[in-house]
Amino acid sequence: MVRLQRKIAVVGTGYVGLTTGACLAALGHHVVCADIDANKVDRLGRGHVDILEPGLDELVNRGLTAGNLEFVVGATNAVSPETEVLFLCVPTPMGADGSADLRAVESVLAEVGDMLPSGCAVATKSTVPVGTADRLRHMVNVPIVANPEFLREGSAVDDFLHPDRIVVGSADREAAQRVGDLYAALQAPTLVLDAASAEMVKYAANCFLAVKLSYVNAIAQLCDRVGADVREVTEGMGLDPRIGRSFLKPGPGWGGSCLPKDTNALLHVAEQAGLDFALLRSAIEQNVRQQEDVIDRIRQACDGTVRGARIGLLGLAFKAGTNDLRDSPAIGIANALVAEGAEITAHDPAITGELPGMRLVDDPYEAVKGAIAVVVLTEWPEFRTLDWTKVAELMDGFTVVDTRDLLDGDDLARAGLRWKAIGRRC
Ligand SMILES: NC(=O)c1ccc[n+]([C@@H]2O[C@H](COP(=O)([O-])OP(=O)(O)OC[C@H]3O[C@@H](n4cnc5c(N)ncnc54)[C@H](O)[C@@H]3O)[C@@H](O)[C@H]2O)c1
Ligand SMILES: O=c1ccn([C@@H]2O[C@H](COP(=O)(O)OP(=O)(O)O[C@H]3O[C@H](CO)[C@@H](O)[C@H](O)[C@H]3O)[C@@H](O)[C@H]2O)c(=O)[nH]1
Repeated sequence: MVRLQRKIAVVGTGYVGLTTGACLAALGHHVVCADIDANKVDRLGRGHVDILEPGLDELVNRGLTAGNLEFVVGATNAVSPETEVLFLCVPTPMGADGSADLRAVESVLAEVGDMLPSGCAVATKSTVPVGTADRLRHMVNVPIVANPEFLREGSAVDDFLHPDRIVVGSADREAAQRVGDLYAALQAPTLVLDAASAEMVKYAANCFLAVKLSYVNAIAQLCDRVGADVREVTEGMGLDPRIGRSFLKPGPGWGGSCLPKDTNALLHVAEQAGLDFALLRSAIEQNVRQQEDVIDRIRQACDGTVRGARIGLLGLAFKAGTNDLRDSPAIGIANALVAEGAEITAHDPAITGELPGMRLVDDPYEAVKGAIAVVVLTEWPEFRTLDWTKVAELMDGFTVVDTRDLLDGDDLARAGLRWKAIGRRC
C-alpha cells in the first residue's frame, strides 16, 4: 500500500517531467502530471510511455495502478487547494540569439500564477538562466525554488533515484528546504542555496562537461596527427582522480537536447553580463569542427567526394540508449552528406519511421548494402558484434569510419575492411 505523502503537480511530461512524476509517485507522493499535448496525456493515462527510458514504463504503470499518479491536460488542471509543490518541466529551447527561450515557463506561470494555494512552492526543473527565479517571482503568489535536474537520457530513472546531489535554491530558504525534503528518501547530499547559485550550478556543470568533451575531441585529433593513441592517452589521463575516467570518450561531437543549448545559453548570459567567455565559445566552435572533421573523413573514405556515393550510417540517436534525435551530431552529419549529394541509408535500433533525405532501414545489413563507406555514429553495443565478413561482402567499398571507437579493428581487418577511428592508431 502506497503511503500518500505530499501532493505534487508536475507540468510537462517529457524526459524530465515524466521521470520526475513517476519517481516521486514511486517515493509515495501523490502526483498529478499535466501536459498541453492531449494525445500524450491520453496515452500516458493508459500506461503508454513513448520515450525509451529503462524502468519508466513500469513506474508509470505502477503509479497508475496504485492511484497516486494521474495525467491531465493543461497546467491548471494539475493544481488543487492541496498542491504543495508545482514542478515546471517544460522545454527551454535555444532562441535565435542563443539565449534560453522561456516562453513555455512564463506561459505556465501566467496560467497558474493566481491559483496556487498559500504554502505551495513552484520548483523550476526546466533549465533556466541565472536570475530567472527572481525575475519571474512577480508572476506567482508563492515562492519560486530553483531545483535543477541532472538526469541523463537513457538512464533517467536510475539517475533520478540515485542522484549525486540535490540542489535547491530560493530567496525563501524555508521553501527551498521544503522542496529538498521531497527527496529525503533518496539520501543524497542536498545543497540549499540562493536561487541564482542553484541555477548556475546546472549551467556550470553542463558546460564543464561540454568543455571536457571538446578538449578530449581535440586531443583525439592531435593524436592522429602525432601518432599517439587516444584510447591509451585517455586511460592514462583518467587514472588521475582529479581528472576522472568519465566523459573522456572522443566522438562525432557532443549533442542531445541539453549540452548544445545550455552552452549557448550560458555564453549568452556571459555576454549580457559583459564577460567574454572565450573558453566556452571555443568549446562550442570545436564541436562544430569535430563534426566537420568526421564529414571530411567520410569524404576521404569515398575517394574525395561523397557526391553520388552510397553511404551506410549505423546509429542516428545522439548517444546509445535513447531514441532522442534532438541535436544529434549523427543527424547533422547525415544532413551535410545529403546536401553534398550522398545517398544515405541509415539504421538505428531505436529509430523507426521516416527521416527526410535518407532511407531508414530496420536491418543493419540492409544499411551497409552497396555502401562505399559505412559510418558508426552512435555507440549501440549491438554494432560491435555485427558479422563483419557479411558486411564486407555486402559493401561496395571497404572503409568503416568508427566515430565512437566502438569496433574491434582486428575483427574488421580479418574481414578485409579498413577501420578508421578518431585518434586511434589504425
Ligand atoms: N532531457 C534531459 O535529459 C534533461 C535533463 C535535465 C534538465 N532538462 C531540462 O528540462 C526541461 C524539459 O526538458 P525535456 O527533455 O523533458 O523536454 P521534453 O520536450 O521531452 O518535454 C517537455 C514537455 O512539456 C510539454 N509542454 C510544453 N509546453 C507546455 C505547457 N505550456 N504546459 C504543459 N506542458 C507543456 C511538452 O508537450 C512536452 O511533453 C528543459 O528545460 C531541459 O533543458 C532536460
Ligand atoms: O565520454 C563521452 C560522454 C558523452 N559524449 C557525448 O556527449 C553528449 C551528451 O551526453 P550525456 O551527457 O550522456 O547526455 P544527456 O542525456 O544530454 O545529459 C546531459 O545533459 C542533461 C540535460 O541537462 C544533464 O541533466 C546531464 O547531467 C548531462 O550529462 C552525447 O552526444 C554523448 O554522445 C561523448 O561524446 N563522450
